Amino acid sequence: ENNISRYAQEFHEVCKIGDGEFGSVYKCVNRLDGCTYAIKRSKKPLTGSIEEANAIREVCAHAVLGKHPHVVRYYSAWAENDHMVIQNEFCNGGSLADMVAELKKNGEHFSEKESQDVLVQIAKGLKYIHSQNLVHLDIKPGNIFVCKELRTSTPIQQEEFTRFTEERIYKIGDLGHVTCVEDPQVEEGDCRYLADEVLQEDFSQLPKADVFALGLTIYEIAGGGTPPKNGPEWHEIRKGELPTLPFYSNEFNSLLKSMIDPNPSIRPSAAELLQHTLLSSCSNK
Ligand SMILES: Cn1cc(CCO)c2c3c(c(-c4ccccc4Cl)cc21)C(=O)NC3=O
Repeated sequence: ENNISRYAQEFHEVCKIGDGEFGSVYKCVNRLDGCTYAIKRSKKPLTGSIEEANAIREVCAHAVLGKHPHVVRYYSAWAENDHMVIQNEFCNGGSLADMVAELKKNGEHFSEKESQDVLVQIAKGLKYIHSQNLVHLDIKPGNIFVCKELRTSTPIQQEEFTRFTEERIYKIGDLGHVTCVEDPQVEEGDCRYLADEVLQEDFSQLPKADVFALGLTIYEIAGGGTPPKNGPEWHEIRKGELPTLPFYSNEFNSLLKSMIDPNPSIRPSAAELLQHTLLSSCSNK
């Protein structure tokens, strides 16, 4: 194959925004359309390897999932000079994990209202993914990206200046573990958010494993702390034991408990979450 890099030709690399065993993510500006993108470059996986299967799954999932306000948008993917490249929508507000870390520094966490807003937005994204007979399987704060937009609020009376409100839109990203509900090729996601039935290789209700992971994700941003990776606390949670969040309402606490119920059938589906009275006020925005 030719050695000209499409990446170098078509994009101006602004800075690195992520690093991991998966590869590196850069904030880039497309030289032609002037728009900013998040581009992940990773070593081309060995033909026939699990990594290759994941890379193909990721791109196919993005292609199938097309455009949804709560799923990170995909633009293109290509192979070059022994690298895999995927060009996605750039979310300018970091990840939920970054926001939690920032708040934790000042001993703060998301308010109940903010947590409800995240829950509704991500439940909408999950409802869409599940409606396409797909499951994400790696829902966690680090895979939920934030788009911050400044909205001009219509001034009531003609003030001498326009008021701005910052609106946050949350989007599900990193589709590297996505698989179809029918013949699932399950690549387990982060074990801190992993439902026990998936660990036991029961793949009969995978959409409910996404709901489980979303429950622990909201618990974490609400101040519940990072879920354990293993040990007795990990098993406590899988028995449905979740310490009550002191600053949150009883309804919200019991909603989170239902999302992590040991029995996947008891957990609400993404669609049922959006019907929940507690959330209905902000879910039909
Ligand atoms: C580490 N990291 C930081 C960001 C920016 C947040 O302000 C980011 C993004 C993505 C991704 C990403 C995840 C998985 C696969 C491909 C990409 Cl581009 C990773 C990202 C992505 O798809 N869109 C992003 O904004």
